[in-house]
Amino acid sequence: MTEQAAAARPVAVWRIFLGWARPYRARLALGLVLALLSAASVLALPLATQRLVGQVAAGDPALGWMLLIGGLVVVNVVLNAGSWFLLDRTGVILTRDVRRLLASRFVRVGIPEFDRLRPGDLLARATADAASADDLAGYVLVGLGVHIPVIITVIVFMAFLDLVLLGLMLAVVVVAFLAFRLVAPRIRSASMATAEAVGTLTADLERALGALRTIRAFGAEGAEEARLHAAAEAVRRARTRASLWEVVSANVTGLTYQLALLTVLTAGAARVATGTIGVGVLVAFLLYVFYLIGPMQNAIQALASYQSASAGATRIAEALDYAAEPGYEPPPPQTDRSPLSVQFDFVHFGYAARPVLRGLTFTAAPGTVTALAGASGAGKSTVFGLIERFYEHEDGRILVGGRDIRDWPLARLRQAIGYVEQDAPVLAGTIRDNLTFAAPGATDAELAEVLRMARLDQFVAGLPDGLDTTVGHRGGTLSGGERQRLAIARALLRRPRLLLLDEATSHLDAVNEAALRDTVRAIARSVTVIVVAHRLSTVMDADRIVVLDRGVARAVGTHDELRRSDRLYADLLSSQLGGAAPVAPGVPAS
Ligand SMILES: Nc1ncnc2c1ncn2[C@@H]1O[C@H](COP(=O)(O)OP(=O)(O)OP(=O)(O)O)[C@@H](O)[C@H]1O
Repeated sequence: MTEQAAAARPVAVWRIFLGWARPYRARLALGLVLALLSAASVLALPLATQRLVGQVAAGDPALGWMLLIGGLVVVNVVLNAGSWFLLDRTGVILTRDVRRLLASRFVRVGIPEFDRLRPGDLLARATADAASADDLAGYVLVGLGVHIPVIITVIVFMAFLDLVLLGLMLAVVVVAFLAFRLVAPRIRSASMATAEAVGTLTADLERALGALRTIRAFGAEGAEEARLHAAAEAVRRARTRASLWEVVSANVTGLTYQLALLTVLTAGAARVATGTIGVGVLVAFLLYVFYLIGPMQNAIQALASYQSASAGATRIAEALDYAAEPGYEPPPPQTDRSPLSVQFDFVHFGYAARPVLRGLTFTAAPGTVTALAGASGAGKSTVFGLIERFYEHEDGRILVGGRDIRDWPLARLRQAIGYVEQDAPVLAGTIRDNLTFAAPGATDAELAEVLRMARLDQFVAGLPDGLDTTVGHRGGTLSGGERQRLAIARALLRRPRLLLLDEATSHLDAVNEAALRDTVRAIARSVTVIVVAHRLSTVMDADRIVVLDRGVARAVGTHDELRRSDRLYADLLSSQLGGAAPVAPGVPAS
């Protein structure tokens, strides 16, 4: 959402906040009532003081009034502390809830939506922006919910004391309020710009820290540093603009205070001199001016805080609107373990209208190994993205286990699939965490079994902390091959019915590659395996190889068949293994 859109929708911001606050409305209401009672106890003070002054002036005993005033002060402090604590605590709880809502949305956001987002900006929304819930519950709610009623009450009391003094004072206050109305939108748009700039800074930090080794290797520290410095400068600029307008607003309030006091003092003294009002009335009126100024400053401050909190709330609301995947009920445990077939029938798909698959057709029979081959960018990984339903195909049909992929409950579909991504992502944490995050109930015996299958058992046995060894950010302390084998072990732990390996062997040495090929062969008896491999050496013994070219399957067959009959396959083979492969005359050219 743009700054302007945010600025245009203050009512929407309140609606958002009240939605978050709904479960805590009793607490918030109690906090407000305590704050109101505390304010009321203060308001009684000038009247009591007026009486006390009267008693003392008349030489009458004043102990009762003194005790009453002391009591009111104590009551005020206790009520004030109670409401402060309650509202603060509720603000902290609300912030937690908002962070939870965001976290839930972020882990379920649709992959096409996620492709266009910047993870760092999401971090800023869940940290800095989420704190706006606290501000709205604290400053803003008290500022508006308590101070405005107090201001109205004080004005009513003042009206009883002297209407002329009140009229003069209100004239000053109205001018101040009109001035604030000019400043408020500027605070709001500067706050929105600050929040956006913090989002960009966090995104840039995430980008740099996520690729620190590459940055060092390419000597790009200077360029990245400049980018981060510029992002920090953009935050400074936006924040300075916001704080400038906040200062203007605070000083308008301060000036109003001085002017109001001077006006009341001067006009009040004149009215006392002419005998229109008594000294007691002037003293009481002046005390009310003092009591009015605090709430007025707070109310104006609250309006200013509201402007910045609404920027945060708007960004949170925007994030909560990111398209999520459809309802994701955790599925019951999988009982059917039979291998699943996969069938693509004239499947069309493109990213943002850029066609990638243009009528792809192939079949992977249950319990077989099917390899996808083809040049870089041919759409091999995209096939996996469609089987996992990260993206929806546009035309044609995809059947998994004979059932249209769109008829599968999403969670059940994914439960049946083991997926090893191209970059074999490993999460920060221990080896055990990485294995069990998708299979929390797995026993040590099951872990040992999948580690053995992925040829990682000896490596883990040699680590000082074994399964409990930490692997660093994105598994940075592991080798590429170890990361891939860990990802394979993790996929196997789910006991999938369909295993998708995206270039899963590209980082392995010859010995481990051969060993893993045997493992894949062995598990393919009970699991359907589809493997994407650039290195054709890893898929030579696949049951079927599908050669992808410009979005279609140009040829399907075994290694021996394709080697002889398909020019593109033969070209790929010769470029990888060296030496031209024999191709029968008359086969289609690549
Ligand atoms: N998330 C995405 N958004 C937009 N375009 C994408 C996205 N992912 C891939 N592409 C594009 O789609 C095409 C196919 O990509 P894909 O990753 O499926 O190819 P591939 O055959 O697996 O390539 P490689 O063997 O190099 O991994 C490429 O041109 C790529 O640039």
